[in-house]
Amino acid sequence: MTLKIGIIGAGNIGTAMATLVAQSGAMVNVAARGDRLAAIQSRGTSLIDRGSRFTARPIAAPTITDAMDAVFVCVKSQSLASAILANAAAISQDTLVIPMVNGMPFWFNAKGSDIGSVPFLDPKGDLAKLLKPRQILGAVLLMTVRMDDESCAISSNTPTLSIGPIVGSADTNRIDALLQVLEAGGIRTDLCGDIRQKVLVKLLANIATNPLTALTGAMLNEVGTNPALREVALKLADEFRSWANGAGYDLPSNDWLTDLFIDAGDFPTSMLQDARAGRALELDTICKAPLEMARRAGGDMPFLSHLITEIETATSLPAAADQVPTALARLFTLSEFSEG
Ligand SMILES: NC(=O)C1=CN([C@@H]2O[C@H](COP(=O)(O)OP(=O)(O)OC[C@H]3O[C@@H](n4cnc5c(N)ncnc54)[C@H](OP(=O)(O)O)[C@@H]3O)[C@@H](O)[C@H]2O)C=CC1
Ligand SMILES: CC(C)(CO)C(=O)C(=O)O
Repeated sequence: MTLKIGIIGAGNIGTAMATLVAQSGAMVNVAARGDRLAAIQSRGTSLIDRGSRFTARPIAAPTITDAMDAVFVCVKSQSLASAILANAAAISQDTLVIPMVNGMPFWFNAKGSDIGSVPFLDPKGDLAKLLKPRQILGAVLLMTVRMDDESCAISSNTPTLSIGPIVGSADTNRIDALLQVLEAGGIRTDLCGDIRQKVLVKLLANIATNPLTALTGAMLNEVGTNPALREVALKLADEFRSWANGAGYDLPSNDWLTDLFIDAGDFPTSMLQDARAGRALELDTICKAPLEMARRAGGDMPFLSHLITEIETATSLPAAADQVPTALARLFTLSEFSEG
């Protein structure tokens, strides 16, 4: 049976996912808007993956109006609820919904049929009303991808996706069928029994790099090689790891992180891409939700807290090159002050 796969949002990740999933022969429907919608309708989508070009001709429209077997939601976290609501017709009770957003997921505290709540996320309860925990799959995508033009994404690493049910009552037959589609599309996918652990490992990398690069304009490899940036990144990682350990998760070491940054090369994180384009930053999911969760557990993340303040009070993002050393120095002074 040909699966119907929806992709909501045709930015970096959505364009790459639509192109790859279509290679499997699945019927792909993309919800896109503006110039991007027009470009996909006229040229289809493409992905240049380390020199090889893949193309696809998905159905593209402002919203998906038929119920899909699975829907990947590839928007920034602040657009997650509005994008899902706009595409509610694509989501039946059985549709698998896979939010591809970075950061702390809104479903992190789901148990049984209760989706739970996470500070700052889904404040109006829209997602809780529309989605049942059994139909949500958590996802962690390791892929460094950016747009070449309105309909073509460029990626510099093998896309590796981890997906997993967030509660015990998920539909395993549907998940197996989806896995086959993803593998056939060339997306190396693993099905995780504990997707929360994977989410937190990715969040470790995001907390350590995304806000810092949005402030300083640094590329991922610079975070690994520049001593001052590396020190801040690893302090951010230490703070987050300490909360995660207390919550029962074992996150990888700083050596692993440093290698990851260096191996990623000359790549602007998704938050730096947003800062450069003057778009809203994913501060709620990547920074504020984890910070508040740490505080509610009786801890704190002073570096992260001061970094959020630096970002929210910066006159421009990324900050001008001559402002960066001052901002970093202030971060250390404030953090040492608040720790001591
Ligand atoms: N880029 C990367 O390498 C990585 C990104 N991620 C994460 O993946 C998620 C997606 O990121 P990315 O693809 O980079 O983001 P982009 O900003 O490139 O793409 C998001 C797209 O969604 C569109 N969109 C938003 N709302 C709607 C809607 N209601 N209907 C249709 N389209 C909509 C946006 O349109 P418009 O421009 O009109 O707002 C935009 O084209 C983020 O959480 C990011 O942090 C994860 C791993 C790596
Ligand atoms: C590439 C990576 C892992 C950086 O932390 C990412 O997820 C992003 O850019 O948001």
